[in-house]
Amino acid sequence: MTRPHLWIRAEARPTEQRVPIVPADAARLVADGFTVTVEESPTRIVPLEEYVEAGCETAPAGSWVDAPEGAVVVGIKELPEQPTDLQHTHVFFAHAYKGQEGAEEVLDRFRRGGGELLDVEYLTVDGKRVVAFGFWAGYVGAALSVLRHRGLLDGAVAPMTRDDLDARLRESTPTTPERALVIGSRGRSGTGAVEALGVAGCEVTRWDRADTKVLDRPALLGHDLLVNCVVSHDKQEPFVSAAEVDAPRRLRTVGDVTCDVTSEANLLPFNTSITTWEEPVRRFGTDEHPLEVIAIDNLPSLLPRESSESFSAELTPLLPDLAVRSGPWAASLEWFRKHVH
Ligand SMILES: NC(=O)c1ccc[n+]([C@@H]2O[C@H](COP(=O)([O-])OP(=O)(O)OC[C@H]3O[C@@H](n4cnc5c(N)ncnc54)[C@H](O)[C@@H]3O)[C@@H](O)[C@H]2O)c1
Repeated sequence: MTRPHLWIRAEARPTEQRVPIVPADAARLVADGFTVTVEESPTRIVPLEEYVEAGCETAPAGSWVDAPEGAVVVGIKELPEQPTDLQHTHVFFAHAYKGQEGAEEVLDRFRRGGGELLDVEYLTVDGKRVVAFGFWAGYVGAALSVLRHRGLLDGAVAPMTRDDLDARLRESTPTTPERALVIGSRGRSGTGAVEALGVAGCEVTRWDRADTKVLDRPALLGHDLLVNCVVSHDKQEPFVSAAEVDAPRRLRTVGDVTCDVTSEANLLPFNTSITTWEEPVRRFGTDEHPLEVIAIDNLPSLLPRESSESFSAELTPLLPDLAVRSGPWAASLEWFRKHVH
């Protein structure tokens, strides 16, 4: 069976340490007949030597532009701005199909170069995404919220290991556990949030769709922490209203993993912008009744090793179908064709 040449590129963002295929999976691919080339990278969480030991070839950062015809260039985040014309097949999150800023320019680069985009977000089976970072987004989003609630998060955050994060969560468990609510608890990020809150020793309430049809507002506001992990497309009754932000309530800390901050469907509409690694927390409410929000939109990059391992575990089994663009690859290709012609 034909196996495409996979080319794992260096990420362009200086803060991005994740990698789409980890060495253990690369070794499996090599054993299965793939040629895997891995670019040198100053930021990647995994040293290049581990890929060499796995049987991969290496190449300088950015050399994918000269990769052989037919090579599939695999990455996570956006491509560098050069070259302007893209000739290869690229697998990454391009954020190019929902009218996002810069989307048309990205698609034009493919149009001009004759290349092909197989966007990871659109790899689906029966309409459901098959490769995503949700679990670790929820995990780290909930963990940061607990640390903030416990007065242990001041200032900037940076990539960390799960062991360090878990140690901080365990060491700081109070005698009376905080009451934490996860909404969207059955989803990928909700599952991660519940797990992190468990490690932190919180008393966890889980709500999903059936539990928010009629919103029990006193019950919601009666928690110390809220972690929002829903996927919402339509405008709905907010989880916390503007009036409730300024009123007395037990709820003091919100982790907004969903981060729909500029969307009509924002379920926490009192906050309309993301927070950042440099300034992770924004304060609302009054001095007497503050409500603090963490709404970081690149949470999985804060746990680069765990995120890479789970992403790679989901992506690797799909790669044998890549040569013939079947299964989830066909679904993603359809989106590309719809948008480039
Ligand atoms: N901040 C980040 O870095 C980051 C990273 C990854 C994903 N996300 C975002 O997190 C969100 C969740 O992603 P996911 O992968 O966990 O999605 P998912 O589809 O796995 O889970 C979403 C869950 O929300 C539930 N839900 C939907 N509407 C609800 C409602 N009104 N009330 C209660 N539950 C409801 C669903 O039933 C489902 O269980 C998405 O918006 C995604 O874009 C953010």
